[in-house]
Amino acid sequence: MVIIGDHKQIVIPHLNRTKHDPARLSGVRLLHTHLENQPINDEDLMDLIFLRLDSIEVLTVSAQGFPISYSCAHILPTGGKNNLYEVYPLCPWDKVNFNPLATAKNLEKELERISKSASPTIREKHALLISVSTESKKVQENSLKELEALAKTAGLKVSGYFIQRVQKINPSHILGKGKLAELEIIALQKGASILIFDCELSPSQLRNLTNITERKVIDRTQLILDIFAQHAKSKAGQLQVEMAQLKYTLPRLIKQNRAFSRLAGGIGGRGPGETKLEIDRRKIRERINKIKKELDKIKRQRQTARNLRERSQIPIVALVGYTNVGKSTLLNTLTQSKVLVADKLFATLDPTSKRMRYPKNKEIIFTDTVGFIAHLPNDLKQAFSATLEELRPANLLLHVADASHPQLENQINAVKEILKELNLEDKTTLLILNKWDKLTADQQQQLKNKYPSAFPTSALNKFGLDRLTQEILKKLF
Ligand SMILES: Nc1nc2c(ncn2[C@@H]2O[C@H](COP(=O)(O)OP(=O)(O)OP(=O)(O)O)[C@@H](O)[C@H]2O)c(=O)[nH]1
Ligand SMILES: [Mg+2]
Repeated sequence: MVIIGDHKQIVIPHLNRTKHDPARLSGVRLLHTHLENQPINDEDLMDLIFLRLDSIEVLTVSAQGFPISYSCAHILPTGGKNNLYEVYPLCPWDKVNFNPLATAKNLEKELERISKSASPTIREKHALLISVSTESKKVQENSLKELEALAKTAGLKVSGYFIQRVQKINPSHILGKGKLAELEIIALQKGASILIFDCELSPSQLRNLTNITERKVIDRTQLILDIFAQHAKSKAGQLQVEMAQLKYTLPRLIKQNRAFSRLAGGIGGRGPGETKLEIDRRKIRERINKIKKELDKIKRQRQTARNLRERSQIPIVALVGYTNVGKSTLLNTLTQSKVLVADKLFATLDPTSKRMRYPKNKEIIFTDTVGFIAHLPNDLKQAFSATLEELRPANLLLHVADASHPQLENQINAVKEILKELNLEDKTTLLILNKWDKLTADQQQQLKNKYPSAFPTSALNKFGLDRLTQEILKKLF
């Protein structure tokens, strides 16, 4: 293909690639002219990397249009941080000794060796997790661990990490160009087709990043929305998720829909569906309004159900807590029922209530609900306000925590924070240290000292449940 530009720029059209494999070069060589006797510059190198070119080549020409000298560059598949590419110096054009085809072939072989066995279709699900933050490395690492659990829950495979501590987040691209180039090479080496940023990307950041890289760019919020979309079972749950997704995507719709069509495939685009994603903003707004009305209706119905329950005077105990701590398992053991339990984040989205009869004709309603997570996306918080309304009439909250989780304290604090936001912090609350069976005797002792009033339990082997039940009955009757 020949592209003609002017002295200032050439516009490279969207190349219809034959090779879409994230771990391979594009199969395209770009040979272009420099009007002055300038070697390969930074802009050329950025094109080399972000277009995954086999090589970028420069021919400098005289004022009369005759060739003078030649230079070229290619990426270094195994290069480290400061060694992303090999650049050959200018040399007279008739003395060139560079074999682009053979070089590309060797680079491909090297890439094949690094990314090993995974097939391109499997690589479509490979993600690189990226943390760019002013926080310490330790904090970033812990947050990435949670992001990894989220990614796995969403059905992705994590092929690598990229942690960058910065003084200030780059407002337009999150990272500077040089760092983005480094990131792109790592993604190439790891064969990652998805870049997941451990933060919320602003609409313009998302747009800018999507314009630079061919890889799919998503953020933590989108990932969580995606999981919610996968797990939503009830009509209300599905509507709530769709609403949050539409609200999130609305400002992120862009003119050419280029980034958008990319977002629409698979992860990050589940729920509203590709066809719906292509309808314009007006239609999305209409849809949001329609959902709002339906949700209001559901809210009223739930209110009626709640009123009935309240009138029945049966006390309500609500299980709250971080996601995956064992709330549903505990509900099941306490009430001998079979609510879905899974080693996944956000397995439960819909509130479930179970009635339990105790001796002396005492009855309790237990309510299980959606798990919490630190930095819960705002749109999701709003969307799930109806679900969280279920917590309001509760007479007692069981704050369930995973005692075996390395982030126990942070998770407890995150839950307290959210309860405060929901104005529920004044409710009588029992702290439950669940998964007690996973701890050593030493660890158990330490936690007993740290949380003297907490209730150690194991929802799996029923340890501590009698004592907990006694306490619940004492608090309620
Ligand atoms: N070892 C051990 N595992 C437990 C215990 N309680 C729950 N689990 C496991 O923890 C995982 C999560 O349990 P769930 O009951 O689904 O947790 P949840 O809090 O309802 O999670 P979400 O609904 O996703 O927020 C499952 O694999 C359970 O088998 C426990 O006391 N000990
Ligand atoms: Mg659950």
